Amino acid sequence: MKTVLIVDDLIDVRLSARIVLESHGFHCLEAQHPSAAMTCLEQNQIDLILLDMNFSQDTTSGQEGLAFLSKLQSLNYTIPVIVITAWAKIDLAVQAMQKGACDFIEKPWKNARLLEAVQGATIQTDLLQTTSTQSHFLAFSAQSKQLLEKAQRIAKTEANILITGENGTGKSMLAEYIHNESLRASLEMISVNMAAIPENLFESELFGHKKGAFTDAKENRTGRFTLANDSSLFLDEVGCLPIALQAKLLRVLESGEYEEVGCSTSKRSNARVISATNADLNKLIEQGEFRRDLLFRLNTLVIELPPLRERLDEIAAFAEHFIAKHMNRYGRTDVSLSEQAYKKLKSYHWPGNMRELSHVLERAVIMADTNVIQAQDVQIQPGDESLLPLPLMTLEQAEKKLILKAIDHFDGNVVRAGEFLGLSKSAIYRRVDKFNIQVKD
Ligand SMILES: Nc1ncnc2c1ncn2[C@@H]1O[C@H](COP(=O)(O)OP(=O)(O)OP(=O)(O)O)[C@@H](O)[C@H]1O
Repeated sequence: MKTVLIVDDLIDVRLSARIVLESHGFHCLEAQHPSAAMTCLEQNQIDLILLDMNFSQDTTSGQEGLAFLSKLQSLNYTIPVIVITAWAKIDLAVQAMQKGACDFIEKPWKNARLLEAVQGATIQTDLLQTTSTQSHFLAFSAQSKQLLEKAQRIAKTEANILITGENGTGKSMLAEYIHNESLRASLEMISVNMAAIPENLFESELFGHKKGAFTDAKENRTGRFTLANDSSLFLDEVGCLPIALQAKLLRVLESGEYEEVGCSTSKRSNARVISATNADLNKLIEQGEFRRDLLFRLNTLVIELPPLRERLDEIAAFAEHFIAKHMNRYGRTDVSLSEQAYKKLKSYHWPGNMRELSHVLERAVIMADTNVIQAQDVQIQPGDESLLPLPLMTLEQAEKKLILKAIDHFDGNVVRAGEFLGLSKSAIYRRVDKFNIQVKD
């Protein structure tokens, strides 16, 4: 059943909308003002918002409604909003649509028009959701296909999963894939990005709070563990969880038990945790910033997403995928990649991984003068390896690695490796001896 949030300051308006919608199978919640609507959104799963544009403070300009739409956008809410107002003016309708409203109805409305708008908007979001889940995690190489099969297999278990990988390698997308392949797929996965939560709000974000628990707790708040009960909880950037709170996370993972802030009775959550990190958690453990016992709870199963520079065999297929996606978005057709542009993509080290590839190709699709993307449309600096992540090592260790790599590259020919490195025959052999490098006769 779809839930509609009706936001209007007049009780009789809310009531009449409610009667029509509930008699056609919708569940309705009401809010008298945008701030109450915000709280309601935080605590409930809302499928559609019916929004009055004018409230008691300012009855004609529609500014309060517009401000609410802006707030929804800034908080990345994608819930469809239908705007209602007695002062329907075309410019206000346009402004509301620009701020993300999907439809507009006049007050007093005809019930048939209200129903048509609400049903239309919910069907539209269902369609969008289906297409977006279909366009999920792609795998082209044998190695990536194997990884995806592994993800599919472990999705069916109840084990906690840790996904590791650099920024932009597709960790969030894989988490969503795992949830959709799991036995919990009929419920929505709840996500929380640990890097985006201010330190003093972590506990309330994860476990919820009671009204009055602290100065800003003006209303009750439902935590993510409650929302994710019987579903999956995606903890993105889990390495950012402050050490002081790690014990509480550990407890809920071990026993399912937790308390809301300001409440002494324990609650239980049966959430399955999928977490992701781009940090080296073992290093954080050594530095005393992450609990080892928590890592053991999170990493029952681990999936490592390799950086794009180690999957260059897939770049052509991913480039095609992203070009098609952006072509669609910008209304272009038949855009392809020139040989030189493709070479440029292949010779780059992609520190931002898939996200960067997608952005670079989005820009190229927009910028290309013809239907063929040329090398100059691909705005990257190939050869700039200065950002390439290198493990910390001594000069001597680096020297040994470079010599090994060169010898391997020249199929064991030590002299040619030496020439390449700018070393004389005797100098390279001295180092081969020093580092005890085994060479073929
Ligand atoms: N296997 C894939 N198939 C299709 N698209 C992908 C794939 N992997 C990544 N992408 C694309 O790359 C973008 C970045 O992916 P995602 O946000 O999942 O990465 P992430 O590792 O979670 O990043 P961060 O560490 O910054 O949170 C996505 O918007 C998606 O378009």
